[in-house]
Amino acid sequence: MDFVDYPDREMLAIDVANKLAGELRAALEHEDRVLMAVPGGTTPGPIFDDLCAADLDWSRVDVMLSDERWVPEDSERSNTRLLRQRLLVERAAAARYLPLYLPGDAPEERLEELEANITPRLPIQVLVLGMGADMHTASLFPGADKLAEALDPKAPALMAMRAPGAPEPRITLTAPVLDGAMSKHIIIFGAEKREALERARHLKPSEAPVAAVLSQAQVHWAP
Ligand SMILES: O=C1O[C@H](COP(=O)(O)O)[C@@H](O)[C@H](O)[C@H]1O
Repeated sequence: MDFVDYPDREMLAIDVANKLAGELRAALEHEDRVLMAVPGGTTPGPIFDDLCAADLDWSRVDVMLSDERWVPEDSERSNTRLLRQRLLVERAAAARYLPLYLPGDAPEERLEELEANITPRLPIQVLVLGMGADMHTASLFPGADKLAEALDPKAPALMAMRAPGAPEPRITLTAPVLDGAMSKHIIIFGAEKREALERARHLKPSEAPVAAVLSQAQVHWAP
């Protein structure tokens, strides 16, 4: 794991957006299409604000979330909503979005369809993840009902997940798919998450799910 320390969140956003754009451009030089997966939540918005204006061939980029909350797109809790408002705009509006939510009462109802759309596009070339102070990443939460299955090297690409720390059902990319990404960036803000990440380095993924994706990841931190 490589740790990059920034003086503030704005500097982090500019630098990470530049790095992601560079990685996408480089991958587009030898691939017809490139897959980038990004997190939802409160952290990535400023990176999206910079990345959406990057000068690259977005029409050959597929964008998906690392995980989604099972709520309609117009909900304040929807990660898709964040993506549509702050990443899939300006130049990046030309990207193709691969959804992790379709209308339905529970993720299990639409899981097969969603997975059929994602699996042929794997592996992920460029991955960005967030992390909660509880050491969850994507929707791999400590104590989640299917965490052990999602950490299994033979896990399917996508799984439904429910966890005490998550107010709604989730759908998430599983550990082998996340860990298998060609380039991995983890974005964290604040002292509490920095301490949590330090703890996670010495714990098993079953206790600290983010530990499943730390190898060869670049962690970007700002106060
Ligand atoms: O619920 C989620 O949480 C994590 C971390 O979110 P943050 O608000 O603490 O940045 C996020 O990475 C994930 O995509 C999201 O669904």
